[in-house]
Amino acid sequence: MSVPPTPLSSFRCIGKYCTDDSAAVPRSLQLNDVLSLGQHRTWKRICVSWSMAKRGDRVLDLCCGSGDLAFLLSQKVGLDGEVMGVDFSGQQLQTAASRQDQRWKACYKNIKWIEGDALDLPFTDRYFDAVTVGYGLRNVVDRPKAMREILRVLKPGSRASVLDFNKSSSFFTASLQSWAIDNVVVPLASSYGLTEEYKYLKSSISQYLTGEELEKLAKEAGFSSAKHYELGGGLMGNLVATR
Ligand SMILES: C/C(=C\Cc1cc(O)c2ccccc2c1O)CCC[C@H](C)CCC[C@H](C)CCCC(C)C
Ligand SMILES: C[S@@+](CC[C@H](N)C(=O)[O-])C[C@H]1O[C@@H](n2cnc3c(N)ncnc32)[C@H](O)[C@@H]1O
Repeated sequence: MSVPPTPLSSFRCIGKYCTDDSAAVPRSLQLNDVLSLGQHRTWKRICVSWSMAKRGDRVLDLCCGSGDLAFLLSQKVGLDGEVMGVDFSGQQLQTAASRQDQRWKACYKNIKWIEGDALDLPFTDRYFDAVTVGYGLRNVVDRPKAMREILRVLKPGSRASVLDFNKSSSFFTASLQSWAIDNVVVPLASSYGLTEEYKYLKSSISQYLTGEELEKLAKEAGFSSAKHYELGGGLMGNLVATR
């Protein structure tokens, strides 16, 4: 079953989002800039680059949230290509649509925002040339099912690129990450009014999968190859899986 994507109507951002002359900037994005010293933008660029998305491709950004990766994919595939940003939160998609309007670039016309569940993707088999997931898989309740869905909608030979916090096997890195979340991330998030959003990070990372486990997950879902790479000194990780 294929769903004809309907773009969400735009809205003026208020509440958790602030505006400047050209853009609606979610507070979480501003906070991520501060916390990561801007590095999260680099990690997202790497994730998109490793998806091997290219001009003219039809690509999926799953768990797109406010659309950071979708905007990067849009520039990669150009006006001949197509980007679908999928999330199950209508509120996140409205923010993404608002950013699309306010940070207007010609190529952004190629992005559609679609409300949908990673566990039951509204696309036919072998529909996409590439899939990205940024900070989404960790939060999905049934990861094996999500990986099988990603595999199903990818064309043979195409790639999924999955960026998230790294559940490090190194005691030093895991301790630094845990310390930083308690002493830097959560206190700073509180000052942005985002305590709840970030408080769960530590437990969600500990319930996530190590790089090795992610590779196993992808292979068990049916991917022909899967490799996990550490980024940001081991604090982040990116899984690249080829159908
Ligand atoms: C872009 C980043 C995270 C995405 C992200 C993940 C989530 O789970 C969220 C949940 C709710 C709302 C928003 C998000 C969200 O945007 C990563 C950038 C920020 C990181 C928190 C950076 C933290 C890195 C280290 C743990 C801290 C290192 C500091 C140390 C002193 C070197
Ligand atoms: C932390 S945000 C990441 C947003 C964006 N990818 C980024 O990197 O900034 C995670 C997103 O995953 C979405 N999400 C979680 N589980 C999902 C599911 N089963 N299906 C679709 N979206 C989901 C949430 O609504 C949220 O917007």
